[in-house]
Amino acid sequence: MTDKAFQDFYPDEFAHCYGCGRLNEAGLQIKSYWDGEESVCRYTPEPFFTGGFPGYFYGGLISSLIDCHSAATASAAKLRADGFALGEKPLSRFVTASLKIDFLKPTPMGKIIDLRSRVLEIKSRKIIVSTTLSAEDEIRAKGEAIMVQLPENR
Ligand SMILES: CCCCCCCC(=O)SCCNC(=O)CCNC(=O)[C@H](O)C(C)(C)COP(=O)(O)OP(=O)(O)OC[C@H]1O[C@@H](n2cnc3c(N)ncnc32)[C@H](O)[C@@H]1OP(=O)(O)O
Repeated sequence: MTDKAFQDFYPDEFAHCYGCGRLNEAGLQIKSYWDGEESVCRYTPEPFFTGGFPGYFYGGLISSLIDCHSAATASAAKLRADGFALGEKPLSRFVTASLKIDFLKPTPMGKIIDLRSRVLEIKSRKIIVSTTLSAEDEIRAKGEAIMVQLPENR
């Protein structure tokens, strides 16, 4: 067991992503964890991440949160599928090949954002991840991401 997040196990060379890189000081530095078969991430938007009308969260950043949490989930799911626990070996890096977002309801600012992901499919280098983004116990957006594992030489 570890209380470290998936992103804490990215090798340094893959730890600079704006959304999830622990080495990007100006980035969001989101943190993702297992909760049984699901992965979870909690994030509270900074007040300046306002969307098209006051008091609501910017959709582009909603997409970023779903994207980066999905990428981390794919990496952790691959490790788990290969029979390893977090920390037993470095995580492989997955990048986004495709990302579809449905914005279901406006997302309020100043509230904790809950992201929950499930792996729908693992096929060789490709992992499909489904994610919900909730605030105040209501699902505000859903995403489906196709994540592809980078070859070792990239
Ligand atoms: C280096 C660290 C970067 C950190 C990034 C952090 C997370 C991000 O924000 S990623 C940024 C945005 N994403 C990118 O820049 C990725 C750019 N794209 C690429 O590099 C390539 O297209 C890449 C790696 C995704 C796929 O290329 P390649 O390795 O040639 O994959 P390929 O062998 O063709 O396909 C593998 C599987 O993925 C599927 N796939 C690939 N692209 C897509 C797509 N756009 N839509 C649906 N499926 C796709 C293929 O159909 C194939 O599936 P299957 O095995 O079932 O036939």
